[in-house]
Amino acid sequence: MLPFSRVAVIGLGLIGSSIARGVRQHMPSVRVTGYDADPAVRETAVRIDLCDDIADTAGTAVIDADLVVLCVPVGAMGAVAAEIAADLPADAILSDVGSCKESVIEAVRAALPDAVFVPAHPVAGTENSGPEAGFASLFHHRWCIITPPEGTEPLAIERVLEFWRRLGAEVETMEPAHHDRVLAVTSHLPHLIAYTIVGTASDLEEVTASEVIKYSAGGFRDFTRIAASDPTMWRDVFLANREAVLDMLQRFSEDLTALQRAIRWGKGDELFELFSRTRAVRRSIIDSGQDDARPDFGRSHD
Ligand SMILES: NC(=O)c1ccc[n+]([C@@H]2O[C@H](COP(=O)([O-])OP(=O)(O)OC[C@H]3O[C@@H](n4cnc5c(N)ncnc54)[C@H](O)[C@@H]3O)[C@@H](O)[C@H]2O)c1
Ligand SMILES: O=C(O)C(=O)C[C@]1(C(=O)O)C=C[C@@H](O)C=C1
Repeated sequence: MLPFSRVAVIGLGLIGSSIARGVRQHMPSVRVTGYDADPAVRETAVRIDLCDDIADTAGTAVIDADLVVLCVPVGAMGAVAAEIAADLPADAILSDVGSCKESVIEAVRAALPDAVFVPAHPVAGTENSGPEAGFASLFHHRWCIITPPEGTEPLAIERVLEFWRRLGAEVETMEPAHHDRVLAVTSHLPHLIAYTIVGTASDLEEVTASEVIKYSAGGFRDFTRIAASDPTMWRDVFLANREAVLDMLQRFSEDLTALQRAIRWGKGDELFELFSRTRAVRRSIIDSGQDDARPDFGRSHD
């Protein structure tokens, strides 16, 4: 049996539009209503026939939904929760897709203390944003982490887990604080490093901008993909997951200083030992089947 029959998606960017497409592909009898604060996004959503209905307000989008998924930047979750407060049906399940969980839970709880809230985070994405960037297979074989606050009804959790399984994801539950620490090192810190290195290269006086573009064939090019990710989304993530990110950044800086010393003092064996360990990490990721969902890695879109 399908876990839901009327889904409202608030925020129709990369993730919201991928959910809408995924529902249409994998649960075609489910009605999808969408809403986005940006009128141009709503227009695009109508033009590309993303949902069964595009509402003019967040309230009308949720009025008869049995699942509402908030797909807006994490800094906007609290405001959107407040916007739907008067119209959210009492028996609807509320969820979200935010990249960090503790701050989102706090903001949503403050606006909707009585809602059945099952927070979720699909660990899948690309550097692109907007309604046309999404694709139905984005979540296939990728993790979706559910972080239900203590006391959440088990049936509500199970329905959200089943929703994500049907979108093709592997599911896992985790404590919100633990989620935020894990993602700080696996996702947030890598983005911070990419933003830094691309910024540093483009600031170097002795290397011209055209040289940076011309010779960005290997490592640097991979960093530029990550550093092209949405500025609003990532500003919000770093501000919302501040403590965990600062903690991981401290550890990273210490390790970087150790590497700096190894290079300065010609300690080749230390470099070799680290690079061998990191190569093994890459190989275990490939072996675990968590390969890349992005289109340029050869996986088909819809
Ligand atoms: N991009 C990724 O790789 C990725 C992966 C997993 C989770 N996430 C999370 O998903 C959420 C959405 O990210 P995205 O990549 O889809 O971003 P996006 O920029 O593609 O889309 C966000 C959409 O939300 C809309 N929006 C902003 N404020 C709003 C409001 N108050 N009311 C209604 N609509 C509003 C914007 O107009 C935009 O269309 C974020 O919380 C992000 O942390 C992103
Ligand atoms: O592949 C990418 O482009 C991503 O950045 C996806 C990515 C990640 O860091 O893994 C980004 C943010 C999310 O919250 C989840 C997934």
